[in-house]
Amino acid sequence: GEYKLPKGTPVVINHWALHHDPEAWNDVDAFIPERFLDEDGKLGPKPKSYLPFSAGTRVCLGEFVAKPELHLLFACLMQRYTWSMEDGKTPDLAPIGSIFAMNPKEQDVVIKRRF
Ligand code: HEM
Repeated sequence: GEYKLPKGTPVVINHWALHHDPEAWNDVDAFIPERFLDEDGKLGPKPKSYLPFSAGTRVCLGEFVAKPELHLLFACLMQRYTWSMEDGKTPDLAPIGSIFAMNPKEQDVVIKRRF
C-alpha cells in the first residue's frame, strides 16, 4: 500500500470517519434507512464505507449475537410503543465524543403505549 508502518504499530479504524465520509454517503446525518435497500426494496449490497462491526482479524465476535438481538429488541419496542419528540422539536443527533465511543445528547422523548 501507500503507507509504510513500523512493525508492531497499533492501527485502529476510525469508524466515525468511515461512516461520515461525504464521498460515500448522501446527506450523512439524515435518518434514511432506505439508503440500504436496492430498487426492489430488498436489502442491497453492503456499502463499501460501512464497517460497524469492523473487519479483519479483530472483527467483532458478537456481530451474529448483536444483530438478531437488536432486531428483536427494536421490533418489540416499536410494536408496543410509539416514539416521538416533544411538540415542534427535532432530535439533536450531534454526538458527544469520547475516546472510545460517541453518545447522543440527553433529550426528552415521548413514549406512549400502543395498547
Ligand atoms: C451493536 C453491537 C455491537 C457493535 C456495533 C460492535 C462493534 C465492534 C467493533 C467495531 C469491534 C472492533 C473494535 C476494534 O477496533 O478493535 C468489536 C470487537 C469485539 N466485539 Fe463487538 N460490537 C457489538 C456487540 C458485541 C457483542 C454483543 C459481543 C459479544 C457477545 C461483542 C464482542 C466483541 C469482541 C469479543 C470483540 C473483540 C474482537 C477482537 O479484538 O478479537 N460485540 N465490536
